[in-house]
Parts: sequence; structure tokens; C-alpha cells
Amino acid sequence: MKYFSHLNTAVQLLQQYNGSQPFGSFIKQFFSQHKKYGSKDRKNISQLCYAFFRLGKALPQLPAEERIVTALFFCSHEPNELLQHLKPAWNEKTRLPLPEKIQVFNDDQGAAGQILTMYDLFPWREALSDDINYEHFCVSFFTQPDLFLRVRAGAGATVKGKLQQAGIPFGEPGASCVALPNASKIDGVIEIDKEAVIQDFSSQRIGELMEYIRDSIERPSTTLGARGSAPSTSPKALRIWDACAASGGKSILAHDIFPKIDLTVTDVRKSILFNLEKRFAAAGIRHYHSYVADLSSSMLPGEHPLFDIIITDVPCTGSGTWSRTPEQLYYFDPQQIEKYSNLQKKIVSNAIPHLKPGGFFLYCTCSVFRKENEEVLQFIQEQHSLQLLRSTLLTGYDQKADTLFGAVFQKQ
Ligand SMILES: C[S@@+](CC[C@H](N)C(=O)[O-])C[C@H]1O[C@@H](n2cnc3c(N)ncnc32)[C@H](O)[C@@H]1O
Repeated sequence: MKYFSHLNTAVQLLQQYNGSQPFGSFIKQFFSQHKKYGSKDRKNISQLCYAFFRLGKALPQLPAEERIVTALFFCSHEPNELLQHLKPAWNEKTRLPLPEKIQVFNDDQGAAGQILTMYDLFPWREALSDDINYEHFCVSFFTQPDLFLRVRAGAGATVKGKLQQAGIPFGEPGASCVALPNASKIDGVIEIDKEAVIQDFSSQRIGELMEYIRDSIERPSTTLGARGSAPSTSPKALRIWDACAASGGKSILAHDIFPKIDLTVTDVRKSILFNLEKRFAAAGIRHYHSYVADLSSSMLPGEHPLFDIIITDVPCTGSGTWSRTPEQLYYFDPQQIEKYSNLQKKIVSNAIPHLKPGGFFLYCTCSVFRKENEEVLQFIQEQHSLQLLRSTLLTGYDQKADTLFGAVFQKQ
């Protein structure tokens, strides 16, 4: 009976939650106020709640209990105790691919039920960026992504040795990337930010665009336009500005890729720059300039020499990360797409005037929407006459990772 009691608690929690804070914080607060739940109870209740969100916009009319059990079926990749108790008839069908599971659900509903299609989960297919595989993207909502580490230079053997010693299984999807099961506890095992940075696999791959810029600077003939002059390869440090730095994920990456940099970081949130300060200290980055700046309304305040490289990892819908935070999919208002696209255009417009002629502009989002990706690229080319050198969609949905979009421009 405890499984049905877990289901009831999940329903109550979902009724109280309104999407205004991350569900992870909400449920943590709930459990800290209700100590009677043991670790197994907490695990089951949170699994049921997250499953509910993973159904996205589908089946809004279904009673919450049924919606949760349906979602649990879609999220289960092998038979399990929880589903065995809540819906035994579906438990032996958990290994079926999603389209067949949807068929099982539709058959079960009979003539009275509403027919479910993949389109109901994520009804904005037409708004997606080119090259997104819609079916694979939708299927990925039912799997929790991995936790990824970017191992810093020289720390590979140490990090892997420590993980092995702690009995934490890991894979290696990339040269300096380690993938761990999402619930892995690495605090106290790895020296975070010093030995390895917690950073999604696709986010790490933005480093490939940075390497491309670095190589273009070292071999200028490959990218130089007729009038521009690439930043010199002299030992002088490259002036790099991370304009939407948050707690510094891309800045630390840039620090690790460019041999000598004079780094400026800005963000509209003072609190996040405080987090950056702590991470930079752990990462051994001591010399940098940090400012609070709202680039939606003005350029960088004060006098600043022009930059060799500007990184704008802009605020966005975060739709490429929704398998990590499925509550955002559930509560998503599609009007946000236009709102973010406009904000992104303002931010890039206030950043680009700070770029040197010949300098490089790196634009990135963790969005899957065309308006935040290709449309902003077009805006940058048309309104700011930057030359697009390279753009890439880093699809993470087949690798238990996020999906990011990135592009490199050069100013003539
Ligand atoms: C996607 S996050 C950046 C993540 C970061 N680059 C990293 O790799 O960890 C976008 C950041 O843009 C900041 N932001 C939002 N609006 C802004 C604005 N008007 N001006 C400057 N930064 C802004 C947000 O506070 C947020 O920290």
C-alpha cells in the first residue's frame, strides 16, 4: 500500500507547486519539513512528481494519478517495483520504444479516452531549429540526463582514480569529458572547479568553437576578411569579455583554451557574480575584471578598450535543458520565445560595438528554438554586418546531455 501512499503524496505536492521555483528546491524544502519520509519514500515520491512533468503538455485533462502512472510507464526503461504495484499490466512492456508505449496507452484508454500523440508532449515542432530530430528530442524527455565533468588540464588520472576509488561508475564521451549517473555524489571526492568543472557535455563542446577562434588567431589567413585584422598572435594577452557570465562556466572554459587572456566578466545579477568569484578562486583564476551590467538597456558602462573576443551565452528559454528540469516544459508559455529573442537581439546589439575590427564574436544559447538561434544569427549579420564563420547545433538528446547552439562571427 505504501506505493499508493507515495502516489497520493506526489499528487498533493503537485497541487501545491506552481512552477515559480525549481521543483528540486521545492521538494527538498517539503522533505526537510516532513521528516517522516525515509530515503526510499523520498526517491519514489520525487520520481513520480518528475515523471508527471516529463509528459510536458500532453494529457492535461487526465486525473493527476493516472497522468503520473502513464508518465512513469513512459519513463521506465525496464520493469520496476513502483510500476509493478501501480500498473502491473504495463510493467512488462517498459522496454518498448516510446511510440509503442503510446499505442499501449491509447489501446488501454479505449474509445472513451483521448488519443495521445508525440506532438502533444511538445506542441511547437514548427518552431524548432533546423536539424533537431523531433522524435529523438521528445523521447529524451523521459530520460534523466547524466552529470558531466570537464576534466581540467593535467587532472585526468587523478579525477578518474578518485572516481574509481569512490566506486562511482563513469563513461568518457569525450577527450576531457566524464559522464556520471545523475545522482552521483562527487562533493568531497573531486576538487570541483580545481580538478574538474561540472559542465554539461554540449556546453563543454562550445569549447570547440573557442578552439576554432584560437586556431584562427594563430593562423589568421584562414578567416581574415579583406578589411579586418585578426588579433595579433604576440604574447600580449587576448582581451576577452564574457558578457553573460553567470557563475563562469564559459569563462573557465575560455581560460583553459586560450593560452593568455585578459578576462572581463559581466552579468545583470550581482549574486551570480559572487558565485563566479568563489568558483574562480577554486579554479585558480585570480586576475580578471568583473562588473554588473544590464546589456538589454545599455553598453558596458565606463571606458574599456575594444575586445578581441566577446562571448554572449545569452539568457534563453533553456529549452535544450528541459530533460533536466522538466517542470519548465510543463509550465512553458510559448510567448516566452519571442520575448527571449528580442532580449537576445538587444544584448548582442549592446555588446558588438565593444568588439575590435577583426575580433571574434561567439554567440550561444541552450535553446532549441529557431527564433533564439538562426533568427538571431541573421539579425547579427544584417544589423551588425558581422561575418558568420561557423554555426553548430550541439544536439545532446541522444547522449543524455543538453542541446546547445553556438556560432562564431568575425567583425570586418
Ligand atoms: C545562459 S546564462 C549564462 C551561463 C554561463 N555563461 C555559463 O556558462 O555558466 C545567461 C546569463 O545571462 C544573464 N543575463 C540575463 N539578462 C541579462 C542582461 N540584460 N544583461 C546581462 N546579462 C544578462 C543571466 O543573469 C544569466 O546569468
